[in-house]
Amino acid sequence: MATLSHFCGVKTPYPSVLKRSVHFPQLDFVGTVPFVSAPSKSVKASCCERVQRLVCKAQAADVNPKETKNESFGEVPDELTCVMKFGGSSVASAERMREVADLILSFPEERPVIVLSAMGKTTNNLLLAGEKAQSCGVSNVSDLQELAFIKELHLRTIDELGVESSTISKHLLELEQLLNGIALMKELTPRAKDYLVSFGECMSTRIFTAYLNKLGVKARQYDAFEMGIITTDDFTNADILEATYPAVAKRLTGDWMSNPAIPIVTGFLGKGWRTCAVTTLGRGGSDLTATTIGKALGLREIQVWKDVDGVLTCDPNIYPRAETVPYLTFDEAAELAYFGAQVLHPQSMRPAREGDIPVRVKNSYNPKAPGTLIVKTRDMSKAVLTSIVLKRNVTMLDIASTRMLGQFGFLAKVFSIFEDLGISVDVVATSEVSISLTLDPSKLWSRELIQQASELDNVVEELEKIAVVKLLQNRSIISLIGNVQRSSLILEKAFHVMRTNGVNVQMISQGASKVNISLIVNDSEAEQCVRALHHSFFESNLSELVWESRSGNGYATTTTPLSTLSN
Ligand SMILES: Nc1ncnc2c1ncn2[C@@H]1O[C@H](COP(=O)(O)OP(=O)(O)O)[C@@H](O)[C@H]1O
Ligand SMILES: N[C@@H](CC(=O)OP(=O)(O)O)C(=O)O
Repeated sequence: MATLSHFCGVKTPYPSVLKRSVHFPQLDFVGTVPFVSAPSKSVKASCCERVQRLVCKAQAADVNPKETKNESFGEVPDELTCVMKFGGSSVASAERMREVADLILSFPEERPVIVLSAMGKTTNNLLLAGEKAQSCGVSNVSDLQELAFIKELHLRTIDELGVESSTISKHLLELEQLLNGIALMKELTPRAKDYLVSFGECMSTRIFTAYLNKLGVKARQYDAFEMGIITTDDFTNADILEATYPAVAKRLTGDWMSNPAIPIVTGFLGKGWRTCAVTTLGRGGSDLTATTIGKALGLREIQVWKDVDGVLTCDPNIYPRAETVPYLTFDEAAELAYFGAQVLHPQSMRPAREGDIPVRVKNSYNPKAPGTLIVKTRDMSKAVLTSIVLKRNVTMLDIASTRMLGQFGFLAKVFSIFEDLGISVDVVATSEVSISLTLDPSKLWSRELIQQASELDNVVEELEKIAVVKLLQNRSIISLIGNVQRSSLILEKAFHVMRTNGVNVQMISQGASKVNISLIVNDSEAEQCVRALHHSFFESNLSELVWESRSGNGYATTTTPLSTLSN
């Protein structure tokens, strides 16, 4: 068996500790690294962080992502069949937790891995509490309304479910201490933010596990950051690293083999590979946790249970007449999520696509509804438009070359400026000497406002060395997700809607993915456009239109003016 120093390529500073094989409970997931059983308190305290860091590296080095899981970790037990992820709205109260438990138990043939988000709006409240603590002063932390709300919600849920309050008492105490620390330091770093919000998922999973156990259903709680979900150290928006898959498979399989119990895993959280600190996967990240576990175990299906009947033809908050989309491909779902549909986390389709594991989006409030099934391929012969997605508050740049560079160098130079400044570009339209593009708002939003403004200034300043630059803010991207083989039809219809309603499209882009056409309009017009487009594409008989246009007869469209469509 290799030692830490083999993995890390360094001589460990704690040889005596390692010889005694220390066991740190919080590092339980590291299976092949030898640890000690009973270190003295002082040794444990002094070396814990350092060893943690080494172990995290060792963990990543220990597993070879190229090896298949069966070669490395033995067979995944047949009994584990699927992942079921329940979002915040599905576990918002004791009543909802009871319904979710009933739902899980109504599939006796399934032995699922359960992934849970924080209860209801807990994540938002934790973030607000952190922001207020930063400015409120230590003596006022216990008066924070958000802290009181979180405590009350969790203690009431515990009480109503009839489980021990000790299940989360340590977490509630530590949460208050943490907020005190933030108030004392007057600082809330992204790292502290991630640690702060982790309390939401840590508590919901503990309560739910205790409840299942009380019902006599054997369940085991897991904190994702201790079971092998290893990420980059990009706090608040971390990426899953490859080493995660074999580590998670090994841990869940091993535990199941030795003592079968339904795993209840915290969504949204991970462990930074360098810092060993708790990270989060970006808002809505529990979807990504679910697909990651699905891929790691090679399960039959990944289910994400929400408060809507599946992926809809548009955001129901914009237009309540949105309908369920029965089937999607991974590509369509990824594009839809990336371009702003809140229903799925932007990165969540990647593991599912890589593992070719179907994803089913279901409604925990209406389990009988068939939901949306997301698979590798589907019959596109009748498909035109699948869904309309809106991304608001986008920054657009029009960049025209001053011809100081040859035309070859221009595009390369523009993109190297973005690369150097670490800014992601979303939608692009180019000619030889000019380029229009939008900047990924989620990447900008994750930074402080002041930092955003100065970053934009930096971009413009750099670009102005080679081009005339126009910075246009408050724009929206409307993405038309569908069968781009029918792009002429989609564009004809979309532009007809826009023209009839007097909306000027400022940029258009059809990406290489072949499932998405993006139109840029003003923020102020965007929601109305989505409603009018929805009406035109989904509420008139488009299949007839396709047929007629293919037979060369043309067609008559009826376009409803924006003003008559309200939400
Ligand atoms: N195209 C869409 N299809 C379905 N839901 C959407 C869409 N766009 C936005 N949403 C919103 O996403 C919500 C579900 O996502 P989310 O709140 O993250 O669920 P959960 O917290 O249960 O995982 C819905 O309540 C709906 O308001
Ligand atoms: N609780 C986290 C993670 C998450 O995935 O939540 P939800 O499943 O409720 O979108 C959030 O609010 O972002």
